[in-house]
Amino acid sequence: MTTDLSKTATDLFETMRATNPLVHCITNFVAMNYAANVLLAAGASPAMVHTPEESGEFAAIAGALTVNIGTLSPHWVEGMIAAAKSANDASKPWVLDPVAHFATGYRRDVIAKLLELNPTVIRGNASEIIALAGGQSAGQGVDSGDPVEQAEEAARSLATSQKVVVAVTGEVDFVTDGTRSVRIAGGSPLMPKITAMGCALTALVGAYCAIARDQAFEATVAALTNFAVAGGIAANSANGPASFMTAFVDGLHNLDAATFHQNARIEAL
Ligand SMILES: Nc1ncnc2c1ncn2[C@@H]1O[C@H](COP(=O)(O)OP(=O)(O)O)[C@@H](O)[C@H]1O
Ligand SMILES: Cc1ncsc1CCOP(=O)(O)O
Ligand SMILES: [Mg+2]
Repeated sequence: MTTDLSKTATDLFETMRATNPLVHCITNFVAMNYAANVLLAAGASPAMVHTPEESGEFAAIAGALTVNIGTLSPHWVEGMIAAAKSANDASKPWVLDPVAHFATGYRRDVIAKLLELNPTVIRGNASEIIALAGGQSAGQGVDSGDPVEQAEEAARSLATSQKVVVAVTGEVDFVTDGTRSVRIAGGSPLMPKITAMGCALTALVGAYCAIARDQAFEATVAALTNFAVAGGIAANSANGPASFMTAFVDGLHNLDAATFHQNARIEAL
């Protein structure tokens, strides 16, 4: 199954560059620019559109929607809800990034409303996923305080109860749809040192879901593998977080299918 998943991921990698999917991103102020550049480098077409006056209309014309709760305010939340409802009505996939959802009462209320709108995929760090499944996490703000392994059961139970694909990212990523599960190795320890790296990955999960509408699990595995391979390559030339940021965007831009497939480290469980 691992071989099949690597092959499917590589095929989706090639489809991405051939189709340039439009991805509607409602994301935070910190991540907006980097996430857009990551999507462009990976072969997708980002559009950061958040106001409720147009977010519903835009979600229906995009290939996928991503919703990231990093920097919340009431008007933005209205736009998120309108967009998610519209994506559902248009049968478009949408990806939720529950940034620090556990940190305040306001965030807990907002994430509960968004979960009721049935995201296709949830992508978060280990602390966010543990907390989302009702567990006690060691998360501090937006940063994870838990290892991915400790979030695997939480991810499985969330995937099963919410009928959603759950991606837990960290040193070795974990993806499950409640039935199938994989681990994905690669990337670099520099990646969590760069703010919005996870937010950018959520946007890329949306891009892959846009080109693989009925294969959210495989699309998520492909997106995380894309990051893992490009991150490993960028680490070879970076000498710190700042140079990694640019090396990573270049790595995504210059990656070819043969290198992608050769460096994919997907383990089916
Ligand atoms: N220690 C690590 N080694 C390799 N890759 C990592 C490490 N920590 C995080 N990553 C990668 O960094 C990206 C962002 O993940 P993460 O930092 O978990 O998200 P967030 O920024 O939302 O907390 C993912 O591609 C993940 O695989
Ligand atoms: C620092 C910060 N504050 C609100 S959102 C954000 C960025 C979080 O990005 P990521 O979850 O990718 O680390
Ligand atoms: Mg995050």
